[in-house]
Amino acid sequence: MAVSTIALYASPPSSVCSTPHPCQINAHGSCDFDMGSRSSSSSTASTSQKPVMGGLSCLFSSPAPAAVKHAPLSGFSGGGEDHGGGRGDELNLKELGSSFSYSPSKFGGSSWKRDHHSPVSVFNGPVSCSSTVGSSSNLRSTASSVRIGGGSERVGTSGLFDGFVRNALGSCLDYDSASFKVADELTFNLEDTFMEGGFEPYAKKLLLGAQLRHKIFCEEFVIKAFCEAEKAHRGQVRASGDPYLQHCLETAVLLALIGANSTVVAAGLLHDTLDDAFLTYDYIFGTFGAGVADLVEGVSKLSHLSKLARENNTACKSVEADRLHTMFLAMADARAVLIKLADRLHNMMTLDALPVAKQQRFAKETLEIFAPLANRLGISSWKEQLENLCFKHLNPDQHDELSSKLVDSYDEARITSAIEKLEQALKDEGISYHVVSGRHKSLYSIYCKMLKKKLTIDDIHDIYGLRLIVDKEEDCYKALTIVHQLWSEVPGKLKDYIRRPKFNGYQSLHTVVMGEGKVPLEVQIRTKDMHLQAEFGFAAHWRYKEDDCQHSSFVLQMVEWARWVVTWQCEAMSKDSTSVGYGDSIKPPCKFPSHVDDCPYCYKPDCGQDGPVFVIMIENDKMSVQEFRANSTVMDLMERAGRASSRLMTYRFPLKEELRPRLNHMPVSDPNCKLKMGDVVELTPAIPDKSLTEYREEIQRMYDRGLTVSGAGPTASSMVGSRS
Ligand SMILES: Nc1nc2c(ncn2[C@@H]2O[C@H](COP(=O)(O)OP(=O)(O)OP(=O)(O)O)[C@@H](O)[C@H]2O)c(=O)[nH]1
Ligand SMILES: Nc1ncnc2c1ncn2[C@@H]1O[C@H](COP(=O)(O)OP(=O)(O)OP(=O)(O)O)[C@@H](O)[C@H]1O
Repeated sequence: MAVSTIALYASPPSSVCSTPHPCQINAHGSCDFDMGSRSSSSSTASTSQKPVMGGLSCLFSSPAPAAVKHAPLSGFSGGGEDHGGGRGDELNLKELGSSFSYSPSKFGGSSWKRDHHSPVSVFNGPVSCSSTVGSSSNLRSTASSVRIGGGSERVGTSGLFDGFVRNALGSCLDYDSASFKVADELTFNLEDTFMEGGFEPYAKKLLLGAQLRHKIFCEEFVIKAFCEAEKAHRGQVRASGDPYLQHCLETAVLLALIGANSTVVAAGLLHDTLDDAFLTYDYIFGTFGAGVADLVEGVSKLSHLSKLARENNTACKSVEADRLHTMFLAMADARAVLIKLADRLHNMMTLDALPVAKQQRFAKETLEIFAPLANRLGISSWKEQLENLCFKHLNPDQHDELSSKLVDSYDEARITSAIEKLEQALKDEGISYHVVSGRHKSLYSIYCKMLKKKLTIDDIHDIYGLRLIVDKEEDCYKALTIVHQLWSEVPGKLKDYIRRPKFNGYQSLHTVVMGEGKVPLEVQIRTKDMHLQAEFGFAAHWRYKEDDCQHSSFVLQMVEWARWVVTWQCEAMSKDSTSVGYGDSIKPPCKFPSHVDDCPYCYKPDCGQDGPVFVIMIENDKMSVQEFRANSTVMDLMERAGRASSRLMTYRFPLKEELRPRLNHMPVSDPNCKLKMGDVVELTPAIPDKSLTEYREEIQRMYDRGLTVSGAGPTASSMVGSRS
């Protein structure tokens, strides 16, 4: 099956509701409506307003998907007290504004409606929607609709990536159409729930708005999570005055739109309830099951580490930032990272309500930590949106200047029509292909390229880009001829990385042609084997974007695995992945979420258990990210701290005995306990610092005196005597 993709949606994807509703979906896929009561401090039940549920079923254009494996729902009605809003974590941004009328930059990932697309494109560019050949107006999500592997096909030299794709896409499908229900068909009565819960009308409106944007919000399990979040955050408002619940919902919507399943979406709704609403892990566990509880806990830990790093400006040091990226991915289920990214993306979208200094702090941390994480996970659309938003806050002048230069030249129709033209020509010539994708370079990516290569905007030739994936190497060259027949070639821009691969093994044909309106168009042509190398292998795009800096095999393996987890959890949710024909029989190679020791798909099977451990060390209120060998202990950390201390030099006796280590906020009873990825170790002096210093000075004096006494005999005695 041949497929074309473009980084925009020409029509709403099938799972996104398309019918107008009391709340209007705005041009950006978010929801504009009068919030009604914004005084979210009131918890009075509003029963006068009936929820607008009738007819929701007609809002979904797609047939129902197949079976949802829900976590247990027992205990739903318990707990969920009306907690106040005393949140401590800055990340929760009580002060943030509403995203409902958010109008992101026109450029880059956030600029066009891209609902429910795949975040990890095995065969696409970053974000895409697509059409089957010959009907490209009928756009649909397709990244995985290319037949991969198929048993006999082996990929690259090892077949490793073939296996990855097959296993990743064919597994973990717990989004199933048969059990999908629209809200008015729910087995529990939503109206009763709203009444019993004493919901504010705004909560109902929020839910309805989400249901219009994605059908997953009509699932019972997700609605229950919404209700729980509503109860937990009732009365909490953000700086803008918007209800805090809105942030939770928007985070969940972002996750739903990239195809996350109901467990992840529910955890997205509840992601702040541990820290900010005083729900307990046990309560979430009992109500929603371990899947959701573990994710919420994972997000909470990531939030704490992120806050620590932000307060200490840790990420400005590139080595420590790199360790943080690795730590975040290694310590938590990759899906928790996904939720944290969605949380941060929504916070960045609504940053305007914060004071400028805070905006900058968040933007800086986002650029240093979260955008690279999105890059590593292959979620290009989020990465682009995060980067563009950071760019806007950190370099507003450059941002405005560049966007004003580009505002007229951005034209999505140009990419669509170039794809159609190329597809038609390939068909006419009988060249089979897998996918044609297109993308518009993001504003921040253009800016970075200009800076890095000292170019002007006119020197950037890949603002518009097409990528063609074919089956065989010889077809790459045939397709290149066709491209050059369709559009005139820009001299000197042809690169044959197939015959002369890059040092990292990257293979592809690149050419630049003058497209429609005499605008340069970069075209990349490669086989699917080459493409898999370019996405997941040594030449992976995330590494290319990190300037191919040297990573340990541990990091490579870990990123690789995290990418596949995300692929399973999101891409496989899209209906197209089932149309690929991978049956339920294909299971992931290992137990989720990590490789087993002998997993044949492990990036480097021998490095799995021996990878380094990254630990946060807090000493004298300063945080650092330390790297230790596998199996290191708290004592190793204390010894390192002692060695690094200048006080040790002064006082000549080991400091470590004076340090009281706390591991993840608990006193350490056994210093030989092993360190784990993401552990936080605080080293505090046994007695307050000031008295400790005095105490040390006193000891030092005694020590010095003692030495003199013992070494000097009577003279010394008389000296001591004469002093007294
Ligand atoms: N995944 C991956 N993609 C690469 C790699 N090298 C190049 N690319 C892709 O190829 C595009 C252009 O690469 P080149 O043709 O070598 O261009 P260049 O000489 O670096 O600079 P420009 O022509 O200005 O883009 C990049 O924008 C990437 O999309 C790589 O190592 N891995
Ligand atoms: N010609 C193209 N067609 C389709 N997708 C592309 C094309 N070139 C790059 N991409 C994809 O677009 C996404 C964003 O890439 P981005 O524009 O930031 O960098 P790049 O073009 O790959 O690299 P550079 O900025 O160094 O030229 C990546 O997922 C990349 O693989």
